[in-house]
Amino acid sequence: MFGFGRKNEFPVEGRVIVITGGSDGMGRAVATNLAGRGAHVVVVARTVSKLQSTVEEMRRVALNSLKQRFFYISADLSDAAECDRMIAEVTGWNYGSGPDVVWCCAGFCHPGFFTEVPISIQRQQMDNVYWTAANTAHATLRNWLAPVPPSAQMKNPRRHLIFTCSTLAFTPIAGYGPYSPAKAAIRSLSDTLSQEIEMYNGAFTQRHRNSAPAADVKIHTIFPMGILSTGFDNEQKLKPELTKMLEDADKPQTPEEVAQISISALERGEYLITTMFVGNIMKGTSLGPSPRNAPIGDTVLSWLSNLVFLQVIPDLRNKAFNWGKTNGLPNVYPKEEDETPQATTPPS
Ligand SMILES: NC(=O)C1=CN([C@@H]2O[C@H](COP(=O)(O)OP(=O)(O)OC[C@H]3O[C@@H](n4cnc5c(N)ncnc54)[C@H](OP(=O)(O)O)[C@@H]3O)[C@@H](O)[C@H]2O)C=CC1
Ligand SMILES: CCCCCCCCCCCCCCCC(=O)[C@@H](N)CO
Repeated sequence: MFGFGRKNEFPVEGRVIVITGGSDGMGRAVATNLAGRGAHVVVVARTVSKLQSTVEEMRRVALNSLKQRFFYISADLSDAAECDRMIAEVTGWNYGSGPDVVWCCAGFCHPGFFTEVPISIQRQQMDNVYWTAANTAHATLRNWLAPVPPSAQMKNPRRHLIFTCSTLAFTPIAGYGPYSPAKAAIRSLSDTLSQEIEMYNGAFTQRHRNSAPAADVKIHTIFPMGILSTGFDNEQKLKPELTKMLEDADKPQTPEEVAQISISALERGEYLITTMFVGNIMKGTSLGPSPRNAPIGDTVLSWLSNLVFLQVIPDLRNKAFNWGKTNGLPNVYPKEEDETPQATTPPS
């Protein structure tokens, strides 16, 4: 699974794992996969009925149903206070210790051309995509990095904070303006934290001092392509035809596939994780200053990807230009929510 003779960098059996957005799509598939590997799982989202059905499913597939514990918390994670409450509740449920792994999957996409989507919806995208992740990270890291006495400083297993991004953080596609910037912001936060966390990990190596965190922490970010989920069905209804054409190279994966591939990559200890070949090429052209999974492999990947993208970048722009040339302007939607819808031809 993680290569012959190599250590599993992501052991989950008997560990306490929180999954935000764990009631549907990829998050639910991650939750049931980890339940099948013996983890204690807490799923967090807003709608109670979907959370309850996920807990039932986890009980059904659990590796050791007598020992494993499952829990759900209903919370709107775009609210920072709700994230603090969520981490406090998990800590209470886990007999006073914080969780071992927190995996942020919450979020959904509202596609559309930038000028046609009301600004209020674009702010909601930032709230539900970026802030659900940043608030969760903030609450989690404040719990994990608080100094504890030497008796509470664990020798090993590391803790893991995992973000779920999108390959759209690597490559622009017209029609994702309300969404991609929020995912790009998650990538930037992940890169910043992956550096900042080293200070705390350094302090942890001095763990017999009075002030050290309870354990080492590792950051990871997953970059899926399309995922066949409830969220995907909703976004397809809003998606411009041009966008569907530009992302034609994407062959959406099932939530279960994405969960399995992501977990295998975590077991290999990867940092920026893609789930298929085209996603890997998109990552390669955009590696920038992010930490590499493998110095030589990633460098060769970035050289090849940069060559491929010499053709891909103008190709995407040409397709957009030709779309306009053939079809003219898209449907004109009201520019502000409080304006009455405008007809394309105003009455005389
Ligand atoms: N589907 C796709 O094609 C792709 C998706 N992604 C990303 O992967 C992740 C999973 O997507 P997908 O599988 O489509 O998920 P779904 O849309 O199927 O499910 C989203 C989950 O997030 C929860 N959620 C949404 N908003 C909030 C909120 N404010 N607070 C708490 N929970 C919330 C939902 O529950 P509830 O509504 O009850 O709160 C649900 O559990 C997302 O971050 C998405 O952006 C990345 C690439 C492609
Ligand atoms: C050989 C290399 C060629 C590269 C060509 C570039 C093709 C672009 C494909 C865009 C795919 C977008 C997937 C993410 C979707 C997403 O995040 C939303 N569905 C959100 O839910």
